[in-house]
Amino acid sequence: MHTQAAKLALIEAGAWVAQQGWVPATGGNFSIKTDSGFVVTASGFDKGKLTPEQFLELNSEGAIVAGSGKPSAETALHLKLYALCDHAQCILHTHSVAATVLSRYIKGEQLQICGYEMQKSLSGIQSHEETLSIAIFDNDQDIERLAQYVAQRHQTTPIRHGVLIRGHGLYAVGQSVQETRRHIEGLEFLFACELERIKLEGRQ
Ligand SMILES: CSC[C@@H](O)[C@@H](O)C(=O)COP(=O)(O)O
Ligand SMILES: [Zn+2]
Repeated sequence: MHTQAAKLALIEAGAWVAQQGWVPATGGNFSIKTDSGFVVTASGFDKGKLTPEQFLELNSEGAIVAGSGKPSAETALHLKLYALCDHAQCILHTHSVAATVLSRYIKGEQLQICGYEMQKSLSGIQSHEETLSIAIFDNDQDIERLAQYVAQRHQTTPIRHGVLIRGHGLYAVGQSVQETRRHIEGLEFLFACELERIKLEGRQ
């Protein structure tokens, strides 16, 4: 994708996730693969009201080649996810209440979801009877170290649709902006259902 088109697609995605309430304050960050490398959001802005100036352009090694300000504090995690997932073309990171609370409530290394028709909104899932697994990582302010943990786990449990960071949020991955947006929407629906179910049934 061309750099300018990439920025516009991320601005539109940001307005949409903000409307859903999934990037409060300055939370969240977005990136996309371009013809020459990557575009990533600059740090510290309202991701629902991005402008073309609030992005940095990176080359394929992740070095800044254009733009001003600081790249997202979590750029290293975006770059690691692109390196690990051949299919990743767009990564959208959000801070929804459901992703934040559910990732804290589940103590293990993954959230497993089964029994919902909406699972089929995620690429490759054909039935509500398949078990969807989303890896959960403990939050860490050292993003390089967090990225290393993600890489380690990916060796045994490959990342397909995204990962959860405990008490922090979701990193959704897709083959296009549209697919990543669909993955966020499907996953957020499933997270909300699981929270409701746990409240009613009181168990995982
Ligand atoms: C409320 S700020 C949250 C940040 O610490 C971070 O997690 C985040 O998502 C946004 O960081 P940013 O550096 O703007 O990309
Ligand atoms: Zn964040």
